[in-house]
Amino acid sequence: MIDETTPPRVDSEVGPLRAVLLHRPGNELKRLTPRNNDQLLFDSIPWVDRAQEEHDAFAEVLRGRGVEVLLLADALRTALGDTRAHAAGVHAAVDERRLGPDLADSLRSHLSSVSPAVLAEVLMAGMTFEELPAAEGASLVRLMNHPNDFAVDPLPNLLFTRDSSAWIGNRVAVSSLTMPARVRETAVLDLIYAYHPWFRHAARAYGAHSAPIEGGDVMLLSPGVLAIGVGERTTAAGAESLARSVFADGIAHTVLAVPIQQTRATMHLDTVCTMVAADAVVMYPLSRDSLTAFTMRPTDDGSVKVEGPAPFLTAAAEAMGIDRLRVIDTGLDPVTAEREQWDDGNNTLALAPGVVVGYERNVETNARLAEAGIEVLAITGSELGSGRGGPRCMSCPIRRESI
Ligand SMILES: NC(=O)NCCC[C@H](N)C(=O)O
Repeated sequence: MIDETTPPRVDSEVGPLRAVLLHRPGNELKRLTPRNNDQLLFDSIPWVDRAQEEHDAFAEVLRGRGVEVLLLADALRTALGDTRAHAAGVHAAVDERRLGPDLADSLRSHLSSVSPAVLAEVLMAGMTFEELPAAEGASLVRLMNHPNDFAVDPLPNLLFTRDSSAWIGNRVAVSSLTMPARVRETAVLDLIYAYHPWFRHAARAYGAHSAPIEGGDVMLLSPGVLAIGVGERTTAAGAESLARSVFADGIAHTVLAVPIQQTRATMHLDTVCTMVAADAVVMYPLSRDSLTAFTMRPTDDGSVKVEGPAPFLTAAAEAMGIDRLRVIDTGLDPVTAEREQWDDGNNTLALAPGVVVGYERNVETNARLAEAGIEVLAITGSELGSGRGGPRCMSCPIRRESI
């Protein structure tokens, strides 16, 4: 049971984790084929049953450490129990530009009559033309599409709950996602945060989503200090908009914008760096030597002052008010480091200062963390990792204790 009486709040990356939003992979992963996996942002075709087992084990590790786990599908079904949410869910599922007016009308009227559970499944796993309700007459769109084409796209990347929303203090930022395969995730998270009873009173950061930001790029270095990766997913405009929003709400005093390489291997800041203690990160050595940061602070007249760039580690330590940020390197040698960075060795989820969850396959990185006194709770991720995301990507902290 989730304790819904304690309001959400997250001030850091490493404060003891108390509640988290996860998504147990479901039928949306069964939509992946060799023809669509690139477009749907998976590097191979996962074995779905095994991915679910791996995910269940991940959730159990968290529960075993006192973390309440809210599953996205449960939260969505609960939210869709509200008639306004149900109507908004139907609107989010039906894309008239794709279906044309006839098919869009008939799908709208069909979905309006289905249960919250069925609508939730359509929103997550999508629908093929073959699965559309039988309609009288022949729609041109139905005739001209292959039965296995998607009438409603599946959302296999819902698994990566980190990216679609992020809590900053007592506010939630629902992301504006960049890649076409993930854009509709915003509507799903919007429904959950607007209509699930736990979140109904939660204030929003960032407001109506405009310039792209993704939660994998947002890092709460310490209370009031954010780092935002700017690269393949989050744009400079997104970082500036989020900075303005958190300054205006008084939930941060410094935001670092950190340019990262625009490649798939480094799609988010948390693919090269995550925090493992209040003053320590695990970091890809190539990034350690090259990452820089622009520092943004609010001015008295309500605008934003930008300084830099400066080396990331220096700018971060200064903003956090500490002497230095300790760095634990990924891997052992450059080739191992590159392999383990690709396999999300940097993408750890902190359960408390000095306690992280990591993929077991990243043997060298985990050994280095252990040498540095960090406890690594190792999980299997052979199938989960096929979407290119690790424990941090697969979790959206909702409540952490202060450090
Ligand atoms: N924070 C993260 O790095 N998330 C991983 C997202 C993986 C997903 N397949 C994507 O390409 O968006």
